[in-house]
Amino acid sequence: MAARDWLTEYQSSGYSQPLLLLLLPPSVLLCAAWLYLRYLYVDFAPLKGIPEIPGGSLLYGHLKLLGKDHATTAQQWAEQYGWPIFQVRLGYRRVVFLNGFQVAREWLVTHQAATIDRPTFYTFHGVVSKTSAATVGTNPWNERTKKQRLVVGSLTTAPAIQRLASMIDLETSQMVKSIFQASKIGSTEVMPHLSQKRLALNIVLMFCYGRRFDDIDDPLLLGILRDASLISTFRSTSGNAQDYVPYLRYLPSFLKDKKRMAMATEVRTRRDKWLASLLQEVEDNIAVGQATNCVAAGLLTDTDGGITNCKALHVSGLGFKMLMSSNADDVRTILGGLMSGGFETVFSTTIAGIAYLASPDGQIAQQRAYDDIVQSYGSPTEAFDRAVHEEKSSYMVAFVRETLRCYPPSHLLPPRQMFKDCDCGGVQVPKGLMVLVNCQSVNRDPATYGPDAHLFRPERWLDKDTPYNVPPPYEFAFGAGTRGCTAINFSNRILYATFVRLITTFRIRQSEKQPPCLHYIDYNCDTSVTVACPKDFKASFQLRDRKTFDASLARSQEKTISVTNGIVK
Ligand code: HEM
Repeated sequence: MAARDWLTEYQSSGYSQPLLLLLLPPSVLLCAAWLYLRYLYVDFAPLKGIPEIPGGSLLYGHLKLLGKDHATTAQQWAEQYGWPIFQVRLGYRRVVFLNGFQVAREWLVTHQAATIDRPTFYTFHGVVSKTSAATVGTNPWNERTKKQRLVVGSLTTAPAIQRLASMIDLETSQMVKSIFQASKIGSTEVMPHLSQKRLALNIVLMFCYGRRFDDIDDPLLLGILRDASLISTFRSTSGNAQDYVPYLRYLPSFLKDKKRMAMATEVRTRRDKWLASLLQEVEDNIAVGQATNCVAAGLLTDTDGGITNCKALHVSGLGFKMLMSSNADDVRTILGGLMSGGFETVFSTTIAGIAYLASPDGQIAQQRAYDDIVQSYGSPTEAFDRAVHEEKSSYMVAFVRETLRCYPPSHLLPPRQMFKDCDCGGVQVPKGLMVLVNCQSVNRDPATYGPDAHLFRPERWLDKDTPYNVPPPYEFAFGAGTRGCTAINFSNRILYATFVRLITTFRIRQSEKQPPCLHYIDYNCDTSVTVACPKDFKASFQLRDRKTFDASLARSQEKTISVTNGIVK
């Protein structure tokens, strides 16, 4: 029966009024919902002057279109439309995506005072970090964040990291030694991941709590590593739809991802426990007069030990008194943030660098690096020793930068939020708007790096006659501007020393059966987490020269004899 016939028959039957009355409330509700989603739901109206990616839905915006790997989809959109900057909607939040080097530099460096804030999120701030510290790159711009930046910044200035050299010395020589032992004097292929994880975690632990793990299988070490990876998933933009679509939080419990919310609470409880026990250890040490030279001791004591000796803090004019006004929350936030910010990023970069070195192309890089290192320091033993103090090999400096450019730990940088209204390149950008920097695409921008932007080529940083003279920050792995990473010098030194010591000690070759993946997206075993975790691979680590190795280790051991398990005597 045709619809019109049915309607006529229905009207003549006298039932039309009750039906209309029945349909009216849902229609009004639907209309109201549509009007709400269309005009009131989103935090900001579309920004004039920045193109918007088409196809977003009313409720989810572009969240579903971005899929599991936001950095890669955004990079594809930028290329497809030719837009280095565009806007999208993640549920109720309007977001500006920066995908090109120049535009990222303009927003993060030129307008650094305006882009200094960070958004807070329901899952991460409301559940995972409710009772303890948030992690690095997640705090809004406030007094606590300023303190955290002050502490880390003053402890990791170029002169201050000289004080940390013995720590880097100890951990990088232990790392080389553990690879040598695992490779059974070069006869067995090794998966270098665990040795790099321990290196990164121990350095950050020593820095924060004056504590290290000797045993690579220590249950606390493995627990911290596991929790940190899990926490990383709760910070990601792609795995937490309830952050952007608030209604998902109020779904009846049988529709909610109950397992994941339970996981968030569990990991929070576990993390609170190990953060508290690490801090307790420092307090106990202080109580028996064994204050360690670490951030925690500095925050907890006002004696002459620890951070009070840090001249940079006094020079800064804020002095120790200001730090002592830190309450327990500040101490936890500072330390919890540092722990996660430091170790995942360092681990991700060293593994990506080793993967490249082990590859067939990496053989040429290893030879160039070795020659330049020996020429710069005079001998491999001297290089092994001095690498923790001074970065003399320009090839290795270039290698570290190129590794960070091609394999940045955070493919999508921790989100920013506008701290105040700003005119960014002629566009009026309001306070409170969320901004995402797509480091994966910024760092491969051919307009900045040239047509070979996709190639791993450390030489690009040494070439004086290139038409592509890249200005600071050179690449965006550390972010940029006032809210960029506070530990750039420190991190660069760790990476430099790690690679110099590996190259002067071993010839590294990939396994035939389990070679590394070098593809800039596929090398990452989970693109939905915030910090890339390079996939497993194996390599052989052939000792270059036994005598040099023994002499280098002996020298390092002698110098780090005072750096025992936690107590820097
Ligand atoms: C390869 C090593 C590292 C990389 C690639 C890295 C990267 C980053 C990035 C991308 C940010 C956010 C920057 C932005 O929004 O512009 C950041 C912030 C930060 N990082 Fe690092 N980081 C590294 C190592 C470390 C280490 C070793 C520490 C300390 C032990 C550290 C402490 C911090 C702190 C305190 C912040 C400031 C966060 C804020 O103000 O919100 N980072 N880092």
